[in-house]
Amino acid sequence: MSDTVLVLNSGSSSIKFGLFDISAAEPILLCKGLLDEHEANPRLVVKSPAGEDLFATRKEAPDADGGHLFAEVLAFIEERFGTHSLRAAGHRIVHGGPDYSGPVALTDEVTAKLAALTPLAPLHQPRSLAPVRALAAIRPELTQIACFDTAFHHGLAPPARRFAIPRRYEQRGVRRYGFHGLSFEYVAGRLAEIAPELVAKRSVIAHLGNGASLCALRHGRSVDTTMALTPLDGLVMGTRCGTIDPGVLLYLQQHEKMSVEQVQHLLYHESGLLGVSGISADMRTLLASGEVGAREAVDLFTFRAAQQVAMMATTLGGLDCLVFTGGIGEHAKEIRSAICERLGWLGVHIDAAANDAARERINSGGSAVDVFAIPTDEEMTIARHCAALIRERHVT
Ligand SMILES: Nc1ncnc2c1ncn2[C@@H]1O[C@H](COP(=O)(O)OP(=O)(O)O)[C@@H](O)[C@H]1O
Ligand SMILES: CC(=O)OP(=O)(O)O
Ligand SMILES: [Mg+2]
Repeated sequence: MSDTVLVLNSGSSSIKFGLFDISAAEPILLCKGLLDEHEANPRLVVKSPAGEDLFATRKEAPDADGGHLFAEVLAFIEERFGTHSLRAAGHRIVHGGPDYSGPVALTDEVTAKLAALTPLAPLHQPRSLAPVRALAAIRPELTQIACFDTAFHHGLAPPARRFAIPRRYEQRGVRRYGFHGLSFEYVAGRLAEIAPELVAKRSVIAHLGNGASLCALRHGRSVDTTMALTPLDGLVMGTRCGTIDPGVLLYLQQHEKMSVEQVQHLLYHESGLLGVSGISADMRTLLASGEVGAREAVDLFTFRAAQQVAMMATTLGGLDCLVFTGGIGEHAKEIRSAICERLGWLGVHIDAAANDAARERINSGGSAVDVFAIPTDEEMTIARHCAALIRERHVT
C-alpha cells in the first residue's frame, strides 16, 4: 500500500489542496483542487494532475462549523484512492513566529501558539488554522503537520532583519520574518535544476500573486526579503499597501479618528491595486481595463517592484539573476516587461518573443542578468517536507 499526504495551502483568497503519493523519493501528485469555504456558495473542485475535472460540488450556504467540504475531500480520496493510506495532512501556515525554523507536527499546544500570532498575519493565520481544526474534528487520529512561510527566511541576519527602533522590541520578536518561503524554496530548487551555475550567484525571486514579495538569495538561502514582521510590507499587493510611511498610520488614527481595527482593515483589505485603481484587486481585470485608475495602479505596482528589486540587489552587492513567479509573475507578460524595462540600468534585458511565449528563460542574448519565469508549487514543497518528517522522525 502506498502512503499519501493531503496538502492544504490556505492563501489570502482561497484554499488549494493536493494529494501526494510519498512512497518514492520525490512526492507524486495524485489529484489537486480548490476548496472555497468562504463564499456565499462554498465549493469544492478536484482535478487530475493534468487539469481534467474529477469531481465538483457546490453548497447552498456556508457550514456553521466550516468542516463539511473537508469531509467531502476525505470521502473523495477514500473512494478514488482507497488503496493508498493517508499518513498526514500538511498545512501551509503563514506565520511561524520566532520559534519555528522548519516543519512541525501540530499538537493542541503548537496550534494555540500559532493562533496567538494572528495579530501578525490577520488576513492569513485564522485561514491557515481553520482547516487544521476542521480536520482535527472529523479525523482526530490524523497527523497534521505545519509548514511555515517564514521558515525559509529563518537565517536572516542583521542589518536585513533589523528595524530602526529601540533594541528592546527586537528582543521581543519585532523584526523582519519574511513570507512566501514555501514558494521561494520551490523556485530556488527549480532554478538550481535549470541553471546550476547560478546557485552561487546573486539572485532575486519575485513572487507576484495576490500577496507579493521579493527574496534575495545566495547559495539557495534567503539573505533579504521585502515582507517583514507582517505580510503588509514591501510590494504593492492586491488589497495590501506594501511599504508606507508609518506616519500615515498615526495620521489616520489621530486626524481621521480611525480605530486600530479600521486602520488594519484599510491596509489589509482596501489598499494596494484595489485602493489605487478603485476598480479591482485582480491584475487581469486591471490589465484589461481602459480606465486611468487601472493604469495608474499597474504603474505603481511595477514602479515599486522595480525599486525593491534594486533594493534586494543592494543587499546582494549586484544582480545576476531575476526570476518571476506567482499568478502575476507567471502569467502577466506586460508586468514582467514593465518591471524589466525599469531595471535596464542594472543590465536586465528581456527577449520580447520569449517573454510573450512565457518561456522559462526570457532574457535577451545581451542581457547581463539571467531572467526566468518559473511556475511555483507551494504544495510540492509542503509534500516534500511532510515526507521527510514522516521518514526521519516517524511522526505518524
Ligand atoms: N493570465 C493572467 N494575467 C495577468 N494576471 C494574472 C493571470 N492569471 C492570474 N493572474 C493574477 O494573479 C493574481 C493571483 O495570483 P495567485 O498567485 O494565484 O494568488 P494567491 O496569492 O491567492 O495564491 C491575481 O491578481 C490574478 O489576476
Ligand atoms: C504571505 C502572503 O501574502 O500570502 P498570499 O500571497 O497567499 O496572500
Ligand atoms: Mg499564494
